[in-house]
Amino acid sequence: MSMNQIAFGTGITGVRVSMAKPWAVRAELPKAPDLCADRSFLRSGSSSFRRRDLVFVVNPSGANGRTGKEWKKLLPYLRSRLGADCNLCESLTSGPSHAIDITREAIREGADAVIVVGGDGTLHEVVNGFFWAGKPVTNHDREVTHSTALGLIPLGTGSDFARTFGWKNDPHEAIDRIAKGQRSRIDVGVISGEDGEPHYFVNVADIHLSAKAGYYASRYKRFGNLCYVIGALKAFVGHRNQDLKIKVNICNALCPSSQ
Ligand SMILES: Nc1ncnc2c1ncn2[C@@H]1O[C@H](COP(=O)(O)OP(=O)(O)OP(=O)(O)O)[C@@H](O)[C@H]1O
Repeated sequence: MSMNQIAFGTGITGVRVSMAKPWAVRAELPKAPDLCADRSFLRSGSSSFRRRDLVFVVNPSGANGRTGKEWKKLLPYLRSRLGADCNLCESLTSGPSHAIDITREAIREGADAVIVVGGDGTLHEVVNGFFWAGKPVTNHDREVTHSTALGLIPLGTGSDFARTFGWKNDPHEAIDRIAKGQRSRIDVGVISGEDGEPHYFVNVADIHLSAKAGYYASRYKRFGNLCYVIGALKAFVGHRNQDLKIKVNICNALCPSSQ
């Protein structure tokens, strides 16, 4: 395991971006009418006022379907708080891992922020979308100096990361934070399995008992937060402690800039 560090501004990372062309994401469900409208002015770069280009990665099936419903209700507030200064682009995920591809495409095409609308699973996929083949994804146009941030509107079942970060799971507060546009840097952990494939995480990485609890919980999301209690109980049944050998790259963990 090792650590990288990336910027968190309502979210994450330090990747250079610009808007080379109007950005579009293939979505399974129709886009809201005024999301992803004209962003062509971003191409010129000559204006002193530049609208921020925000891409919302929405998991409509999160929290047993509640995410999609809450997101629709949030749209008027989102437009009123951000519509004047930002171009708002919505992309609905069509299934597991889709958020990874959406994120990579958004960064390459120059989004100012990729904002997760969902729970920790979708957040995890978006974080992994900031990387490709062990390196941060970068914008096509290397001359532009602003970076893509990761944002979060927590609307999942557990949404543990938001609470860990000291935030209430209140989507309106999350939109207010995005409107302020403040950024901070957070650490990103990396785990490589036997296949050598890196897996990035920003919240926790579990092994053994708590990993099993999370695995079982995912089967009971229809019960809301109770799924984690059920998952923990199922994981305890028949659980046996095991000795594990863990290799930690201490230098990378302590000195992220050495990556
Ligand atoms: N359209 C979709 N249909 C089914 N599953 C999806 C879809 N889009 C994304 N997913 C998967 O759903 C998983 C869970 O989503 P998410 O984390 O947003 O909600 P949650 O599980 O309710 O919240 P939490 O993880 O905070 O408890 C994601 O890891 C992703 O792989």
